[in-house]
Amino acid sequence: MTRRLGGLHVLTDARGGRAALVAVAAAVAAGAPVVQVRAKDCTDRVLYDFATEVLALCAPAGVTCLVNDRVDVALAVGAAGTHLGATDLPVAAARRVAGPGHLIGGTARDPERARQLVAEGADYLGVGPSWPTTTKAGLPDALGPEGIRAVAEAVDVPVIAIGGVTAERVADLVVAGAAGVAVVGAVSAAPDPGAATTELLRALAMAGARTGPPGSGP
Ligand SMILES: Cc1ncc(COP(=O)(O)OP(=O)(O)O)c(N)n1
Ligand SMILES: Cc1nc(C(=O)O)sc1CCOP(=O)(O)O
Ligand SMILES: [Mg+2]
Repeated sequence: MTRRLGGLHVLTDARGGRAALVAVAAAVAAGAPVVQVRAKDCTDRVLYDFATEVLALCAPAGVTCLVNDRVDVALAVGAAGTHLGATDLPVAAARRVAGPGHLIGGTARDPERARQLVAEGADYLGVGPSWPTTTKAGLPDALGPEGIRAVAEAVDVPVIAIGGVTAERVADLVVAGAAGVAVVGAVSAAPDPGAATTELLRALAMAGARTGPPGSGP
């Protein structure tokens, strides 16, 4: 199966549960190519069950399903990949556990870290915060499109811009070299997650983002 990495990454509401699944279902129906299971402060069993349900929504639609933080849970449910940040398992260690076929993303905030993560085996990078966000506390100052550009120019894997992303801000990120954007609030907290997904996908298409598999051209 083709596993898409560019385009729109929809991250689940960190509280998980039924409302988060309803938003994922709407995003998948609207054509989101990638969904990341991001649930915090829950037991392993709750995360496993939630990830299983998200994957069940993604798989029939050919949507790439990634799991945040936990390569063990990603492998246990059969997800396509795992996203890892600075406090998670190192990318190289996750690669040893998961093998070459598993997609691994890493969080980078500057070109040096980005190159390091790619050398460790990252398939894509999440780069942010692009703009201030209230979704996650404790983040450094926003990078802005120029910060995204600095990382995108330093590596040859897809750069996915995250943090404060809205449909209106997509074009600036794509022009800066982002292959896609990742959102929590813009879809998972939207009154109509399906319509919000459609709007983000339209903005990406208008901006000319590469939304196919790696190496598939513009
Ligand atoms: C696409 C993407 N980019 C960055 C992140 C942030 O990951 P991390 O630094 O591990 O922070 P948490 O998401 O775990 O709070 C991401 N999840 N996805
Ligand atoms: C989970 C996360 N990581 C970030 C980073 O910069 O590493 S920003 C972020 C939150 C993104 O949420 P929203 O789309 O609602 O702004
Ligand atoms: Mg993490």
